[in-house]
Amino acid sequence: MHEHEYCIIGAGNIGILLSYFLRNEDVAIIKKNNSEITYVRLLNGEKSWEQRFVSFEIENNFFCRKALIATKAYNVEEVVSKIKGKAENVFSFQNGLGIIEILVNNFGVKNSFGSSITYGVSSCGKYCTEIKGLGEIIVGQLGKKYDENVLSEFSYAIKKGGGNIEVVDDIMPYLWLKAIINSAINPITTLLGSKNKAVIENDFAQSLALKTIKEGEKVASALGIKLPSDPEKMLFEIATKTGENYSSMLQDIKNKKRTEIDYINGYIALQGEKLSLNVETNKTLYLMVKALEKELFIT
Ligand SMILES: NC(=O)C1=CN([C@@H]2O[C@H](COP(=O)(O)OP(=O)(O)OC[C@H]3O[C@@H](n4cnc5c(N)ncnc54)[C@H](OP(=O)(O)O)[C@@H]3O)[C@@H](O)[C@H]2O)C=CC1
Ligand SMILES: CC(C)(CO)C(=O)C(=O)O
Repeated sequence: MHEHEYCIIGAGNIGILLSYFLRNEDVAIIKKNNSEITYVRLLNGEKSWEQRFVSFEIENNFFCRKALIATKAYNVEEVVSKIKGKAENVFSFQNGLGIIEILVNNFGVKNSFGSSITYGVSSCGKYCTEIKGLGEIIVGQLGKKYDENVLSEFSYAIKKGGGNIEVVDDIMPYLWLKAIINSAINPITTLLGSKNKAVIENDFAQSLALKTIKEGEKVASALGIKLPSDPEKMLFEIATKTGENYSSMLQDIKNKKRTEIDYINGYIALQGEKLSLNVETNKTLYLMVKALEKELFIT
C-alpha cells in the first residue's frame, strides 16, 4: 500500500496551488480516473514552476495522514465515500457552506479541518494554474482546535513553501465570512461576465454586492455566528487583491461546468428562509445562476 503524509485530491486550480506550497513534502496527487498526471505547473507573474508528483487513482489502495480535498463542493460527498478508511485527517478547501459538516459526519470532529482561501487562481491549461491574486489560507476546526499538532504541521509546511496561512480557533465564522464575500463576487461577476474588480469599479454592481452582503450578515447573525471581520471591508479588500481574476463561478460557466451556487447563495437563502428573514437578493442571484446553467445545458 502507498502511504503519504499529504494526498491532494483533485489536480485543479486549488490542488495545484497546494501542491506548489507543499512541493518539498511527501505528497501524492489523487485523481478521479486513469488520466495521466505527470507534471503540474504554476505560473506566478514572470515565474513558472513545474514538478512531477506521484499520483494514484482515487479507487486505488493508499493511505494519507492528511487528505486535502481540492475538488468542487458538489464532489465532496463522493470523494469522502471513496477515501473513508484511507485517510486519517481530512481538510476541505471549498468555497461555500455545508462542507465541513460532511467531513465531521464521516471522520469525526477531531480529524476534520476546514479552510477559507482568498488566493485567486485560474486555469492556464491542463494541470496548469496561474496565481491572479495573492491572499491567504485560514485553517481551523469546528468549535476549537482539537488537534494542534496537525494544524501546526500543516501551517508550517505551507509557510515553508511560501504560502500565507493563519490557524484559527473556530473555523465556522471564517467559512461564513468567505461565503458571504463569494455570495456577492461570484454570481455578480458571473452574470456580468466580468473580472472580480467589477464589484467595486461598477457602481451598480457594487450596490448589488453590498445588498447581498447585508442579507448574509443578517442570516449569520440570526444563527449566532459572529463574523471575524467586517464583510464590506473584506469585499473591497478581496475584490481589489483578486481584481484581475475571473471568479471560480465565472470560470465554471465559461468551461460549461456546474457552479457552486447551491453551496453559496443557495445555502444562505435556504438558512434565511428557515429563519423567516428577507433573503430576496440571494434568492434572485441563486435563481439567475441556476437559470444560466440550465440555458447552457449544465446539469
Ligand atoms: N479558483 C479560485 O480562485 C478559488 C477556488 N476556491 C474553491 O476551491 C475549490 C476547487 O476549485 P478549483 O480548484 O478552481 O476547481 P477545479 O475544477 O479547477 O478543480 C477541481 C478538480 O477536482 C477534480 N475532481 C473532481 N472529482 C474528483 C474525484 N472524485 N477524485 C479526484 N479528483 C476529482 C476535477 O477533475 P475534473 O476536472 O476531471 O472533473 C478537477 O481537477 C472550489 O470549491 C472553489 O470554490 C477557493 C478559493 C479561490
Ligand atoms: C477569492 C475569489 C473571489 C477569487 O476569485 C474566490 O474565492 C473565487 O473565485 O471563488
